[in-house]
Amino acid sequence: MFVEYQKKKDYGVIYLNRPEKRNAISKEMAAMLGTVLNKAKKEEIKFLVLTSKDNKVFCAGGDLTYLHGNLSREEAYARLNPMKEILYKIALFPVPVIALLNGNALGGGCELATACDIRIARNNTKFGFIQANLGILPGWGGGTLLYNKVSSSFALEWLTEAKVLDSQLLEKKGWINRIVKEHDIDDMDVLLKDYISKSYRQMRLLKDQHIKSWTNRNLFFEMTEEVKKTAMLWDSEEHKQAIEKFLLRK
Ligand SMILES: CCCC(=O)SCCNC(=O)CCNC(=O)[C@H](O)C(C)(C)COP(=O)(O)OP(=O)(O)OC[C@H]1O[C@@H](n2cnc3c(N)ncnc32)[C@H](O)[C@@H]1OP(=O)(O)O
Repeated sequence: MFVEYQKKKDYGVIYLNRPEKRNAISKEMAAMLGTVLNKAKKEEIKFLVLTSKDNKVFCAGGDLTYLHGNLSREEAYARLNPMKEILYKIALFPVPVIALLNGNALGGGCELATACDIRIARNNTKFGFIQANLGILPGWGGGTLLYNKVSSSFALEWLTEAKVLDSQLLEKKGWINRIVKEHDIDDMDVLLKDYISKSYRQMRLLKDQHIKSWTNRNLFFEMTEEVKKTAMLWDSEEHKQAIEKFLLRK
């Protein structure tokens, strides 16, 4: 299974489990994410963790063999939009969602992490909103979400420069909440003890307050606009060339 869900005593964990493709999100994985999120939502969990099953890569973004460069704008929209729905579900999940970033993330992988409420990263990890280097923009709604998570000027800088940044810098910028040592990341009960010690009701109320704090009031609409704008860039020459370069690199 490319996506697994485990219910622990107090919390749920979603594992991305496609290490051979660096957890690149395929059509099937997007559907599986939807299924496990619906399942987790029905359970009395204090929080939800999203992480990678292995400790190498958190997520390499959209699967470029599915999101390839020869799609029309309409096809690109249809293939991008399901992940926007997933990111929106995560953002509005009734209790906090914690991204346990036990590996690097690129492109849509950073969008997925941004949809979560809290990001805890393993030491020496790197993250890149690199979409602008591929001739597109974030296309799952993660660019819109980024503006709710960090300063507006840093969001614009990161999205425009499209650099891969290290976790230390991203902690200073507020995108990463906490950095943990490599050997500490696996023990979730210890790592997340300050969340486990609170009640289910407290966690629901805290998440509700968090959602109300967002400056972006029209989230669903603006995330959808982002998908449309990225779909419009899909057939650009810059994008076609960037995808071809990756797919033919070996
Ligand atoms: C709106 C969504 C926008 C997006 O997300 S666009 C996608 C942005 N992501 C990227 O451009 C990342 C592309 N991947 C990479 O740069 C590298 O694979 C990465 C993550 C640094 C890992 O490097 P390495 O550890 O050296 O592994 P590798 O390159 O040999 O890859 C191992 C296998 O995984 C595959 N893979 C990695 N990222 C993928 C992706 N995004 N889509 C589809 N397949 C992907 C890669 O093709 C390779 O497969 P295979 O072994 O050749 O069959």
